[in-house]
Amino acid sequence: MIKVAINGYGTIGKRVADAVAAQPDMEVVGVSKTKPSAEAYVARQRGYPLYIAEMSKRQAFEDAGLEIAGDVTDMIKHADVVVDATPGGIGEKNKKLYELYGVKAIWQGGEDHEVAGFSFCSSCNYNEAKNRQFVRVVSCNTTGLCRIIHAMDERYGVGRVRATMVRRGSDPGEIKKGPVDAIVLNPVKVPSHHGPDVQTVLPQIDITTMAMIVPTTFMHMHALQMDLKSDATKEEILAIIEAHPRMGLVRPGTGITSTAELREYAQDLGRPRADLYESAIFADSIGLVGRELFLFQAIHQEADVVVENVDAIRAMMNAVDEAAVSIEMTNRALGFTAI
Ligand SMILES: NC(=O)C1=CN([C@@H]2O[C@H](COP(=O)(O)OP(=O)(O)OC[C@H]3O[C@@H](n4cnc5c(N)ncnc54)[C@H](O)[C@@H]3O)[C@@H](O)[C@H]2O)C=CC1
Ligand SMILES: O=C(OP(=O)(O)O)[C@H](O)COP(=O)(O)O
Repeated sequence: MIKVAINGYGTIGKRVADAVAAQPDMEVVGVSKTKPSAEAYVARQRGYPLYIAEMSKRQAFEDAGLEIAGDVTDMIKHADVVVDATPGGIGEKNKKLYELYGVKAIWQGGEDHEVAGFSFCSSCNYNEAKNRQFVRVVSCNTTGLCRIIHAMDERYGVGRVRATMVRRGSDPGEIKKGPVDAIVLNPVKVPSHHGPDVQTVLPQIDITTMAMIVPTTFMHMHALQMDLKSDATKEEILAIIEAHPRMGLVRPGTGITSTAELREYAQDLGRPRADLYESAIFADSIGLVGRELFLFQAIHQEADVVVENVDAIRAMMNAVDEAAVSIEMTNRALGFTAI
């Protein structure tokens, strides 16, 4: 069994913990929190040993009736791999600790590429992650971009890519972030970080991205354009997406034209926390003008990177040789097939 610790049990960390616990070849050896919270009670209910970032907070946890197994240093001593899901910028500060104890570590998209020197997307560069000590799973939006661009590049070759990301303002449980009544250009300047970030995984792709933030909480929406290098048909592209384990089609028959209806659909499908691990590509939006491909895809920010973390663990441990096999194991353990 691969022993996995989750440093930072928040939006991403709690999902990664549950996804790891569901795998037949992995176990959760601990999760960490900075202060008592609802999530800490959930960790206890799930049976995950709870560690704390600072021992000075021990009393606060004990007062809340939360038993502590030790501090983060104690936790990583039990782990083969640490998934660092602390807020962007904090993870980098933990690197020294991982180096000191010689433990493997995975960072999230809120950190810069340089923290690990290698950025990961399961269906693009699984083999290159093998045996690495440090890997960074790219952000939710970048993961969504990499999946579709790589699939099109493998089949047709991809020239120029242009994409606009309409991003959710905050996660559903976050009360401190906005906007409440604005469309925020984030950033105003072109490109947004997503294009250069895609190039950390797919360096050959000529991509420029723009991004804004809107007052919603569930999912980002991408308007994507790419030049294919050979002729394609809509039917072929639909078939490629349908066969992909991490991309799904929003079919016209569902009548779904929005993120709100997608959330309802995910809930009705019985997905835990309404999580859509796959990119949701609107079948009707797929259009070709000559060799120029257009589409809309919705990306569930809290979920798509979760399954990528699980595959990254297997690659770094060299536990499963082929990406397709790890992806299938991850998906099966979570009981999901793409919509
Ligand atoms: N929320 C999202 O939509 C996505 C987030 N990411 C990335 O994932 C990372 C984590 O983001 P979220 O889960 O949203 O953050 P979050 O704020 O929901 O969770 C972070 C957790 O880390 C804990 N924490 C803070 N400082 C810590 C420390 N020094 N030691 C241990 N734990 C500490 C916090 O208590 C919290 O439980 C960031 O890099 C972010 O950019 C990536 C894709 C999507
Ligand atoms: O990684 C994300 O988005 P991003 O790909 O736009 O950076 C997540 O949605 C987290 O974004 P946040 O930094 O707005 O919380």
